[in-house]
Amino acid sequence: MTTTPHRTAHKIDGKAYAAALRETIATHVAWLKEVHGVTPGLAVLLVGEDPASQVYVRNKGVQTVEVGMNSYEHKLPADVSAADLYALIDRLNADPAVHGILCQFPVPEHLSETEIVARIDPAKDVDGLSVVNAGLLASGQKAMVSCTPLGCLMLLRDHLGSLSGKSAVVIGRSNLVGKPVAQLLLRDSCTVTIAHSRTANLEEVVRGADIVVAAVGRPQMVKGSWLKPGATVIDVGINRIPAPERGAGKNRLVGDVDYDSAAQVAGAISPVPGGVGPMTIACLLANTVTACCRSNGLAEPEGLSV
Ligand SMILES: Nc1nc(=O)c2c([nH]1)NC[C@@H]1CN(c3ccc(C(=O)N[C@@H](CCC(=O)O)C(=O)O)cc3)C=[N+]21
Repeated sequence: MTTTPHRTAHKIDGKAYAAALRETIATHVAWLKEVHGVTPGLAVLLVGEDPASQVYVRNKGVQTVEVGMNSYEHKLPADVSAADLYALIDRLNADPAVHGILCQFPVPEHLSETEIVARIDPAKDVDGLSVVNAGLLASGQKAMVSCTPLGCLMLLRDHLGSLSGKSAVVIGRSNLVGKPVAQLLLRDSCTVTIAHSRTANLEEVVRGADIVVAAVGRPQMVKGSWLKPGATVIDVGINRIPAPERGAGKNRLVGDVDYDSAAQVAGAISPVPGGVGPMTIACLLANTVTACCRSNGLAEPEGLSV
């Protein structure tokens, strides 16, 4: 009798890690309330009625309250003027009960994401998107780090321990994910390559990597045949593709990695859903606690930042 050689990668359970992180956060929030009389507060701005954004914002609000923090949701009409939006941000910047401010993207065409981010006090920029925070991170100083990159780093460190000396390829160069992930990997002494849609010989570049972070926004683009055997793969993609097998007009969520083929080659891989997505929201809460401690001159809890 012969057995077919078969191996399957370890599944990196972001959902479970995020749940544990929220427990830690809840403990710190309780301590902040009891010992210091402060409750961390997160303001989330939603412009317009994009259905996916509405779901994310609702999840953020529920989880914020679950860990004991205050949630302030501001829903604005799709045609809100920049002036009105900035006036709200100015009020939140000045409000001592608000420690974190996030404007859900994308916003309607007539508004500028860059200008919105620039309006938010860098100390309250829990998305880590401001030039101040990007610059602090790039120069190795204490920053607010974008939630998705923070979540990726926590999962990688949890799985691999030290990242020192490993070769890492980040596919994607966005300000929200690709660039800050690359900075964090570099800070942990990885040898980092940032690849993107114009990279020549992308497959070959990926095949050299011990760590692959896929954040390109192309459904199931990275195939198992591209990977170095045993590589650790973090899939940041959130793509909705048609799923007629679930019924007419139904969708399903897939990452930027072709999970089934990748799992035959990788040593470990984060799934979509249940990987980086839940970590993103947990890290938003973590950043809000961190921002609250910094603004009150309190020691920062360990385990909430990297
Ligand atoms: N200013 C801003 N900051 C953001 O961080 C931001 C944003 N705008 N706009 C949209 C993207 C997307 N994003 C996600 C958060 C959680 C999940 C998440 O929890 N996903 C679940 C599944 C959710 C589902 O089933 O739809 C999972 O992967 O398991 C996904 C995506 C944050 N974003």
